[in-house]
Amino acid sequence: MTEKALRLGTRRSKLAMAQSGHVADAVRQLTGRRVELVEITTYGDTSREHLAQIGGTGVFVVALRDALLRGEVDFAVHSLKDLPTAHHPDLVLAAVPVREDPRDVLVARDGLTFAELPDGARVGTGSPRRMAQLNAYARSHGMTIETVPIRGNIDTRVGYVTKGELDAVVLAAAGLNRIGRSDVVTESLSVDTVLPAPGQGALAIECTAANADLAAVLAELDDPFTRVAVTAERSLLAALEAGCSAPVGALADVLADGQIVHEMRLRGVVGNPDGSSLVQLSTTGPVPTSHDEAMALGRELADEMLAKGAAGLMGERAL
Ligand SMILES: NCc1[nH]cc(CCC(=O)O)c1CC(=O)O
Repeated sequence: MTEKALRLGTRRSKLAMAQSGHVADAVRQLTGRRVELVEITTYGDTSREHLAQIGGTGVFVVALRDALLRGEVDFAVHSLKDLPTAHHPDLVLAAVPVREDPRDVLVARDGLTFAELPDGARVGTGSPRRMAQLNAYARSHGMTIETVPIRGNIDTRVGYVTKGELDAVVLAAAGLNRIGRSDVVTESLSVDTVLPAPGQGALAIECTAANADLAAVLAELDDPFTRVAVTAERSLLAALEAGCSAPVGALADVLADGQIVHEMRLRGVVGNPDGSSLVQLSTTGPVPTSHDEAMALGRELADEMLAKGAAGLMGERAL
């Protein structure tokens, strides 16, 4: 008996192909079935506008979801941080596999760390979240840097440094690791300095709600701890009514004593891009044992951040 191949919808970028390739391997192992990659071009890949200008939320995701909903592919892999927080009624987040390194990293000329950058250094990032935190760090350490909005795929962004146009760029560790380019990293930025985007480093495996059999199979790839952590982070983002291009960082981790896990800590930050003002708070509580508990943890922290003026720092809402 030969079963039909499962069709995995993927963006065409090197990063997306690497992520989808890993998931395809895992699904082949799990099911013994063939998995074929179906390449789909998204608006986020073709637009030259800055992400903040094209409205952020979902630009990388919409075309993949459309292909799923039209039945052209059976499942799709996204970077979780690109996935809108709103639940889609016809789709299920079938699995969130074990998370990669969630941190942001610096890729600087001459092996420099962030603190070693000279005054006036030009640091490339198109992310208001990264700008806010890098500028805040620079201010509080008596440094002056200039953040320069850039976008493009990972090779393009690293190219700004290797071609000498910028002193440094900031990227997600996970992306570089997945495409095998972690050699260019000159510093892994402490999450105390730059809190990553909600869900950064995690993947989302999505299929249609109608395909319950496939969803049940894909669920084997889910990591329950990563799932509750990113659920809390994304709940914070949603409760702040911010999108993936908003200046919001969030990270959930566990406070453990050896093997004994005591509590989950959720940290959040929101700031204005020039870093003159940041609201940074954290909360700890029992490790959530359900989706609803994880959502509650995120909402709780969002309420505290809003009470401290977070809404005023998010600036103009994206279109
Ligand atoms: N914004 C685009 C994007 N979406 C996911 C990643 C990296 C991988 C990840 O965070 O899971 C990146 C690149 C980056 O921010 O450097």
